[in-house]
Amino acid sequence: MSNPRTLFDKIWDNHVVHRQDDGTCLLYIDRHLVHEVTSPQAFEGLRMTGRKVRRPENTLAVPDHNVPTSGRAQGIADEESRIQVETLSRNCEEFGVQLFGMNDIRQGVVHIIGPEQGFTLPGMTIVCGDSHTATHGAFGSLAFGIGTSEVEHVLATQTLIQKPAKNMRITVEGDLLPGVTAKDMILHIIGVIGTAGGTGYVIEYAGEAMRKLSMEGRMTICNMSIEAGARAGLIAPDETTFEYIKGRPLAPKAGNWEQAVAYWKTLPSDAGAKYDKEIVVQAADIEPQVTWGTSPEDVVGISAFVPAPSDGRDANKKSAIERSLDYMGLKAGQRVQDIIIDKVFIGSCTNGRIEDLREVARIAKGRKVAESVYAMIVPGSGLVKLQAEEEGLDEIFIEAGFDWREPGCSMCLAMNADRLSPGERCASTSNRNFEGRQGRGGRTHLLSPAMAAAAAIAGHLADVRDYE
Ligand SMILES: CC(C)[C@H](C(=O)O)[C@@H](O)C(=O)O
Ligand code: SF4
Repeated sequence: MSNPRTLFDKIWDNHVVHRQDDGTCLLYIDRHLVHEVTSPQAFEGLRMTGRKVRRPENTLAVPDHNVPTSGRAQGIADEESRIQVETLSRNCEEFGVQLFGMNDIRQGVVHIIGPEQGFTLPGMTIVCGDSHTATHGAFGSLAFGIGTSEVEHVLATQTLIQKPAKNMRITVEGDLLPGVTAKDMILHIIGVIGTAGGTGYVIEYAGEAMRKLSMEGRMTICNMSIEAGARAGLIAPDETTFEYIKGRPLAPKAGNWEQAVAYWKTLPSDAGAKYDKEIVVQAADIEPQVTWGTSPEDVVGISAFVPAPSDGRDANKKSAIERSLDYMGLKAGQRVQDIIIDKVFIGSCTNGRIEDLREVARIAKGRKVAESVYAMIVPGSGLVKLQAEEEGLDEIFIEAGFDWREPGCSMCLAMNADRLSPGERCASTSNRNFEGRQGRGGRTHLLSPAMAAAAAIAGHLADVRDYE
């Protein structure tokens, strides 16, 4: 009998092309996703050295960060954004890479469209020049973000040089309480292990509460692994995974399907597989979460209070809390639910999927966005938008006073026209609350889609359980 292996070990071993004595490996890459921000110099590098894209059929490109979320017929007003999006189109045409252009119904945030198309499959190695590539780990695929020079390497060779990671398992035991979602789980986990807690590790998420999540929820969890410092996140594939993939445009068909599923079933970690680190969290300890500071680990339950610098575990953290409070315009000891908001952003690769929008609609139905709040909903892709409209969710949103927009990254990072003004405060379903992330001087509170909907209605951070 060979040694019991983890899901990570199995995928890794299956993709090693060459192993150096120090353990560094050349890995075969099954899928490469490309967006407009990190690809221009990579294509330029190929052009300058006269190389081609090695496997264009395994490469898929989409503009997402710089696209406008309204008035697309008029093109892109901002020149820098327009040039990036046009450059991607030109590069894809020249190198024979499939592109879902800005006006294609399949366009959307890169990490939403991969799974949606069945491009993301279990057991694969998947890369993209983007840190939230971790999202795809929800399918039991090894997915990580890479830099632009690595994008060029993968385009040219379909391989990547990587050092092996350590294995961490985070188990969430028991059932979630009412009103608690995947977003609350991952925010809570980051609060427990910290933004450096996953450094050097690939995190495999396990336990009853994880197994019960839909694929959408699992993607939300894996998406934010990077915010815990991890190289990637993983969840073992199971019936929920197969059910989600079946019938998608690029999924294995007919005879190949049974063969693929049979292989995917061999992937989950073997009994007795060794992890370098184990963390166990009780689902019952998690209440709806919200961040108060400028790091995703600055998170508390919605019934809590804003911490004081003296709550910091060491001098560094104490001064970080002080700086955060200052930037965020908050007072130590203030009730989190008393924090008044100006804007709400619902969308991003963390929470821009159909299930997220259904959650928002469930809370928003028959209610109104507070008069003092501007609330926008940006679906993760054109197909998510279409499905939401087929389900009549758009009518609920518009009726409630939400702005219903076109798909893209939008105010997750404010590379397009959607942004906060200095001092504005936003309840956001995205994944980063760094200073200036949603616009210079803007203040971000991360939370779940249902919590964002509740905040939009209340005009301040609110407990979704009061709105169920
Ligand atoms: C622009 C891109 C390189 C960046 C990333 O790598 O994550 C962005 O998607 C983000 O979320 O900050
Ligand atoms: S939605 Fe946000 S986190 Fe996701 S890829 Fe776009 S900018 Fe990055």
